[in-house]
Amino acid sequence: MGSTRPQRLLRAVQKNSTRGDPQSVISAIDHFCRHKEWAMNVGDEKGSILDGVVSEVNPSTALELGTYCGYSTVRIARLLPPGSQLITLEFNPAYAAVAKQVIAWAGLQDKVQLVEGPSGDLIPQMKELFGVKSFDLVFIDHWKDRYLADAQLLEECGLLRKGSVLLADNVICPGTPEYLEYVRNSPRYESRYFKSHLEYTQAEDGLEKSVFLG
Ligand SMILES: O=c1[nH]cnc2c(O)c(F)c(-c3ccc(F)cc3)cc12
Ligand SMILES: [Mg+2]
Repeated sequence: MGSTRPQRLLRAVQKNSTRGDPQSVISAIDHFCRHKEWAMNVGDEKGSILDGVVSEVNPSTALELGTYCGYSTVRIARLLPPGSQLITLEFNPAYAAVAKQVIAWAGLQDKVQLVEGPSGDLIPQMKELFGVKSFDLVFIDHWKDRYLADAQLLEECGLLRKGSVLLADNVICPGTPEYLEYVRNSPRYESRYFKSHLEYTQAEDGLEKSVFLG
């Protein structure tokens, strides 16, 4: 049985970064994806925009939809204040298994709850599973066809409060037209586009930051 790309990414992390040093884990993944094998991490350019939003929001409770190998999980968790929590949902068990090890290697396992399963089923359980009142920040980076449904589900479950921030990856490539149309035209959101590039390429992509107005 040959290795998978996530497994090769994990091996590159263990070989080329320092255990307990999140920045070295981020650099090792970016190097692997730029010079060895492209992978669908948010990447360094959009990652810097993500860092800025995380620092600005300074969330006590954050949610990530789509963990993949844990790259953005590490980017977010490394910036969280003590006592705060990041919950990350991943549908694919093979991705979740690798992400768990990447997050542990970075030394951030105490700040992160990784939950395997479909976001549509898990979001309604957030209050009972983790005692979440509402999310200060949600990073949406899973499957483009779930962005709109999951944003509306978060609203319906009372998991957003006045000022909650949604930050969505890939709004241009692969693209999430329905989601964009919703957050840009709904009176319940103040939305702004951060133009950037598809990770590790020169293609256009960007992040959409949408503040829930309550
Ligand atoms: O499915 C995805 N989930 C989350 N993030 C993604 C991403 O950042 C991508 F670039 C891409 C992507 C994949 C292939 C391409 F040719 C372009 C973008 C996909 C995802
Ligand atoms: Mg993405």
